Amino acid sequence: MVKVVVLGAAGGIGQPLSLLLKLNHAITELALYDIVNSQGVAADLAHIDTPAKVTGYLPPNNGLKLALTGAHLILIPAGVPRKPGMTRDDLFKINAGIVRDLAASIAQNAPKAFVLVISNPVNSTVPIFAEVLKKHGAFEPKRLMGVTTLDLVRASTFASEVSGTDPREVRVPVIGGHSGVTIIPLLSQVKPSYTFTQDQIEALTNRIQFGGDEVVKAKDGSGSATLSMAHAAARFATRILDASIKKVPGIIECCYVNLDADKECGVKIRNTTENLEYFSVNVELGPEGISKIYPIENLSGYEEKLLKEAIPELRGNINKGISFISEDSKL
Ligand SMILES: NC(=O)C1=CN([C@@H]2O[C@H](COP(=O)(O)OP(=O)(O)OC[C@H]3O[C@@H](n4cnc5c(N)ncnc54)[C@H](O)[C@@H]3O)[C@@H](O)[C@H]2O)C=CC1
Ligand SMILES: O=C([O-])CC(=O)C(=O)O
Repeated sequence: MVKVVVLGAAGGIGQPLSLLLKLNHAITELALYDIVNSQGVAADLAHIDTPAKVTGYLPPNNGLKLALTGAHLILIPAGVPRKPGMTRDDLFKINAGIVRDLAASIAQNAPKAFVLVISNPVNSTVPIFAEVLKKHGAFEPKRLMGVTTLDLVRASTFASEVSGTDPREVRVPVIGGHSGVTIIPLLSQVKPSYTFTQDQIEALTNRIQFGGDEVVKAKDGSGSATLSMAHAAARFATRILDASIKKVPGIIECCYVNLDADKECGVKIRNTTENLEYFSVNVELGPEGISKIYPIENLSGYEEKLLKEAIPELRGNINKGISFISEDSKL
């Protein structure tokens, strides 16, 4: 049995993400939870002729608990998206409380599940998740990941447009966090190898860092990236299932993690990031989640400068998430 749960399943990301998960034959049960319309989405998807049994849950009658019980993997796109003129941090006011409550329920009902956090601001919502799980004695850094896959997907697409390479073959590591200047594409490490000019590097870096804004602006008040995000999250979920269920070795992905997931390498990274506790890095996925964190090395001078610029904002975002829980008298 492989049960996958989507929290926020009726939303702009939740619906196409649930569709893509329904098409994944490794999943035998798909539980869709939302505060509205999850049962309609579930009824619709349940007619698709693939193995996963789909069930929709709403808050009444212990819906969240029932959705979570027995979960192998939980994806969380619950929360409000940006409108033009907003930063991801502007979403904190509403989304922090949403993810706090979902984290508490996960700690109680599915403490061993892999948890993939999509809700923004990811730089803060992952620390919120970790702090709540810690309070319940259910924090395992190897199993908690902030989803930054969309940054990698964008980097492949935009870099391939410049290099003329098939986007499916282009891989650019993207480290740091998931907002503006905290997003650090390592274009000097693009594979297959390609030498961009400095002008191309600067233009590509800016486009990858602010790719989310491009979509928010184009959608003109009706939300942010949903379809490309659903693709990115489904891709990451597939990688987790390949590593944990199919035991495929050597799967490497970038995601936003607590650096204690691999203490030895985590300490080295903390030395280069002025002691940040969370960072998006290349990790190897194994049956238990993150089996290894890869060091940050061979940065170009320009990438070193980007790293320096990212640290203060990322530190502020992390501390904001941690304080939200430490100052919360409800917990
Ligand atoms: N990590 C990333 O790369 C990306 C993250 N996002 C973020 O994902 C989040 C969702 O975006 P969209 O799907 O476009 O928004 P949306 O508003 O279309 O959908 C959000 C869904 O969450 C549900 N929801 C609200 N409170 C809930 C709760 N307590 N429990 C369960 N469900 C709840 C809503 O009913 C709604 O169906 C936003 O915070 C957005 O910023 C968006 C794109 C990329
Ligand atoms: O820009 C946003 O608000 C949504 C997001 O995280 C992205 O598209 O990368």
